[in-house]
Amino acid sequence: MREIIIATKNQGKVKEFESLLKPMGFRVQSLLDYPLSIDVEETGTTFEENAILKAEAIAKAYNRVTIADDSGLMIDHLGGKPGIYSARYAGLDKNDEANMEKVLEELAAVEALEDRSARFACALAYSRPGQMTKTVVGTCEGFIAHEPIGENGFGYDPIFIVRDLHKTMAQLSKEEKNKISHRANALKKLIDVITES
Ligand SMILES: O=c1nc[nH]c2c1ncn2[C@H]1C[C@H](O)[C@@H](COP(=O)(O)OP(=O)(O)OP(=O)(O)O)O1
Ligand SMILES: [Mg+2]
Repeated sequence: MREIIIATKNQGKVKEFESLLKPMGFRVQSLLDYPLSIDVEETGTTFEENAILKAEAIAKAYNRVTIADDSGLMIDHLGGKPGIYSARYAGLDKNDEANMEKVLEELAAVEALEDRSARFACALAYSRPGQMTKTVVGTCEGFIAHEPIGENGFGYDPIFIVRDLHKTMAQLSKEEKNKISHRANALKKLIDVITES
């Protein structure tokens, strides 16, 4: 069975990668299985750069095939913010509630849903020890809701209305989110890249 490390400490991402990759025959581990793992600083200027930094550091540290995910929310009215700063938007402690609150405050004066357009982006970097790292990007289009709705998912899911479904990401089941998410879209592209090589 093919083993893969997902270079993340985010439980929400880990669950999604497990349900996407296990049916394809991968054995999935994450940095949650390595509690003493190094912290990789996200010093890049793009999602792709940050994903590469995380994937290469972990592939090298453990000498294992590694996928890293750097993702976030881009809001048109805010010029693409919070973007690569999504996880630390309201401060360094990575507080999903505080991050959503900050976004809702910044959009408080924007009433029409069509003026609250946004997209999630996910860059995946695939790194094998001693080989060139490969990257892909997936997106998912939507709008920022006026208040959090739904209990599922993680991060900004409760305030992200999926464009074609008219529901927030947090109202979707795991299976529904995994059909349309930026992460699922990126992973589909990555599987193509991996199977080509
Ligand atoms: O499907 C998603 N649904 C809701 N929110 C999401 C999603 N995907 C990314 N996001 C948000 C969460 C976090 O605010 C940021 C990712 O930041 P990002 O640095 O990539 O992840 P992280 O620091 O939580 O974990 P790690 O770096 O260990 O992978 O975007
Ligand atoms: Mg991070």
